[in-house]
Amino acid sequence: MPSSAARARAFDPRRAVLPDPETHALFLDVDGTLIDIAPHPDAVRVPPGLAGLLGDVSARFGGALALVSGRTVARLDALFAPLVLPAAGVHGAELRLDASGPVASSVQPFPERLRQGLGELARRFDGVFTEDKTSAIAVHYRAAPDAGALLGPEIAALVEAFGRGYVVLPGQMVFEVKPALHDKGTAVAAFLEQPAFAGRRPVFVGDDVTDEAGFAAARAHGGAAVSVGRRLPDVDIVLADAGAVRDWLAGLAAGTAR
Ligand SMILES: O=P(O)(O)OC[C@H]1O[C@H](O[C@H]2O[C@H](CO)[C@@H](O)[C@H](O)[C@H]2O)[C@H](O)[C@@H](O)[C@@H]1O
Repeated sequence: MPSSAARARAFDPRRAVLPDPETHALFLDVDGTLIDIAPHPDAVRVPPGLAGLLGDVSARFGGALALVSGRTVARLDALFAPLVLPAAGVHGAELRLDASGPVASSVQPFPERLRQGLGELARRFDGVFTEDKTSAIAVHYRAAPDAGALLGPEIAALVEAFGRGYVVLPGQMVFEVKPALHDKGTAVAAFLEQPAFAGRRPVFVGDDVTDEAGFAAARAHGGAAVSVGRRLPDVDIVLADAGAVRDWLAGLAAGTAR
């Protein structure tokens, strides 16, 4: 736990990229933030040494580091194996609050009627495909960028016709249809009640509209928001790209970024 003197130190957004390991908690988005964007979700490459680096930073922050992603926790584990971290998957629908604990999902399986509708819609466009994450479905159009303008309203209409409990979240060349109840902000709030995270100032790092709920939660808890690649609304600091995030983490692990 942070000392009371350290906790009382005023938070300075200019230092947001240099968080004190004793008083801060880190929440890291994955695609576009820790790893570079690839043409297909299965084509991403985790740079050599990144998993070890995350483990080192986590240890330095007393375990107060979590991955907060739109991917499933199982997929995150596969990407960063053998590292296992506290993690939120599918935009907060899956939660592993403690690295040694189970993955909890309070969400029902995705409604079949909506799944079928999204599948049929995706098949109408060359290069568009669905990614089934059990509790959410992502409709990817990176290989068919022009399809986005048509897909967006059609997906919104399908979700509205379904009528309850689901929302469309636009992301990086993707429309995510997910339960309305959870987002990256609810995930941050849940982590901040855990012993490893409680009393710390959260710093949320992300690159996308889907991270904005995480930014808002971090700021609402007295912390900071860091966007990657572009300035998203209400962030304190912008880092240039995922490479800059990895450099920043290396500084935190080495203890030179204080
Ligand atoms: O919340 P994140 O960790 O940033 O995950 C967001 C989504 O990432 C993946 O899709 C995105 O990255 C792919 C690989 O770079 C890219 O091909 C795709 O266009 C992006 O949308 C993942 O497939 C989704 O499930 C995540 O929700």
